[in-house]
Amino acid sequence: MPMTVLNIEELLKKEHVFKQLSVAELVEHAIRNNEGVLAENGALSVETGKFTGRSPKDKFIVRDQSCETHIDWGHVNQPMESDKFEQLLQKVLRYMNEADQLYYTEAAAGADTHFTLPVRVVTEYAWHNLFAKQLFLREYPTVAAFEPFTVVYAPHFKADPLVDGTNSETFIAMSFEHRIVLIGGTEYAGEIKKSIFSVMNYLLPQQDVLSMHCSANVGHEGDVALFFGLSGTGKTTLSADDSRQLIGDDEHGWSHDGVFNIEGGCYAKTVNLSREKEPQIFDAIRFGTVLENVVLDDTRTPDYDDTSLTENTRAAYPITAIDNIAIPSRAGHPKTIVFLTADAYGVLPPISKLTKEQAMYHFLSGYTSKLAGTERGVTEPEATFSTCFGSPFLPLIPEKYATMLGELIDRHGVTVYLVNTGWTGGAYGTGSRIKLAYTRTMVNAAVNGLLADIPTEEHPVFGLHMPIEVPGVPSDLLNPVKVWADPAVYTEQATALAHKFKQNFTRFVSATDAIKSAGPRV
Ligand SMILES: Nc1ncnc2c1ncn2[C@@H]1O[C@H](COP(=O)(O)OP(=O)(O)O)[C@@H](O)[C@H]1O
Ligand SMILES: C=C(OP(=O)(O)O)C(=O)O
Ligand SMILES: [Mn+2]
Repeated sequence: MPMTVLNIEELLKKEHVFKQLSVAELVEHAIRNNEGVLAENGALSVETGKFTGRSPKDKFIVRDQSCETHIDWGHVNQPMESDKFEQLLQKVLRYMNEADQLYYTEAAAGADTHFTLPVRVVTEYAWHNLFAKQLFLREYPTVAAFEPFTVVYAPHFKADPLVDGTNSETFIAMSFEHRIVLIGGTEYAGEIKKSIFSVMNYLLPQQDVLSMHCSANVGHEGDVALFFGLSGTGKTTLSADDSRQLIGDDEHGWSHDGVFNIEGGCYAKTVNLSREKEPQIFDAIRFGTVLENVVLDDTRTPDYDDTSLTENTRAAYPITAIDNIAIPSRAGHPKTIVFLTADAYGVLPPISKLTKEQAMYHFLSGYTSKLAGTERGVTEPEATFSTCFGSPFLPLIPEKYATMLGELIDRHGVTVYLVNTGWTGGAYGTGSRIKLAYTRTMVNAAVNGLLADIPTEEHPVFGLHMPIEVPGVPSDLLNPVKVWADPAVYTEQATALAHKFKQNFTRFVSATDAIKSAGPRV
């Protein structure tokens, strides 16, 4: 006899589903279920086990008629066939039907009501529900631009790759036809927010809204700044600034009316966090915050320097935990855009101004670097190129987002800077990371228009325009060759990196000649 087919609506009617619990109730449940403990600062502290970061190789988009011809299929957007998805969904729903308890929350993504996606989240863990409550917008729209999406999260359910068409026991599978994101085999909560971001990166461009992996803030005069960058480059850190209202730390839309946050909360890295260097983030960590993989000492005080569980320790809190924020999370058109890169080769200048073509070149390139390892003495970093500074989250071809950004930059006369928040004076291992205080000073100078009239010198290899002075920053720091002990070694390193840029850019065959020649000259 065939097993009865379950659907989400039936599952939600079951008695073991706790619906729409408050933050306090979810914290209580998480503790009662032994999912985590309270830290001294009031945050809920949890560990995520094997996965302490996203698992891009386990991410799939269901290939159905509605999306088949639109998606940029490949390593990032791996197809899953509809029948496999439906089979996996059944298994997960049956598994969840048997669980002791489930949690359900209604939320939303997209702070501009013209472009809001209703989001429903069903989880096995109370703390995953708390995470969703903190990261998404709280108000569930009754009338909305898009049909609701439901995230179904079963961390302990394991897929069978041979039967389910997955790569491993872990999966993040999204279906535009069923409007479902199915997550299993991992406990890392970041998958919840980044999968809905991927969904928005598919939906928003259809409404002529650019979706962007960037943070955003706004100054006293309504001057909006966007900070694009890959993980670890400083989006969250640099957008939290007492002198400017925070709009959001990671995901935004840019419509004909201006920019808006996609989320309602922030997801900050807490490695080496201190009140002295990052006061806004430090103080946002309190009751209601979820701390992921942060080690607590005997008094349950977080030890942010302890990376024994992972380097990727995190805090998830609602944006309202930050003092100076824009309410609602919206503002006008950007005046300044900053591309953040953490260059571990010590090559790129700490700040440079980009021409329109250079902006397009660097947006398509999406360069940053990964450190070879976390052990001491490892000196070989690895160049990473992630197009549009967010390749893992983009269902459409990169040129779609790049073209939209180029048009918006033109239309609104936006000034674009490239900021290296990484190394200087040598590569990782010999040089040192550019001091956060200097980066903040340079970024503030840029967004406040103070660099507009300062003369620049041109970088001999990258052709970038480096300001010769920035008030409050030692001038020698501004031109990297001056910080390196041996200029010849610097030039060698710069040339080697330039070749990596060139090599990577060969994939953008359709870019105009002007954009192609805005890259490094080697
Ligand atoms: N010069 C710098 N600029 C920005 N961040 C820096 C700098 N030096 C060190 N950092 C650290 O790098 C990390 C940047 O991470 P984060 O802001 O969370 O990046 P993202 O949000 O882009 O993933 C933080 O831990 C921050 O303290
Ligand atoms: C949550 C993430 O974002 P970021 O590191 O950019 O803050 C992530 O990439 O998993
Ligand atoms: Mn971030």
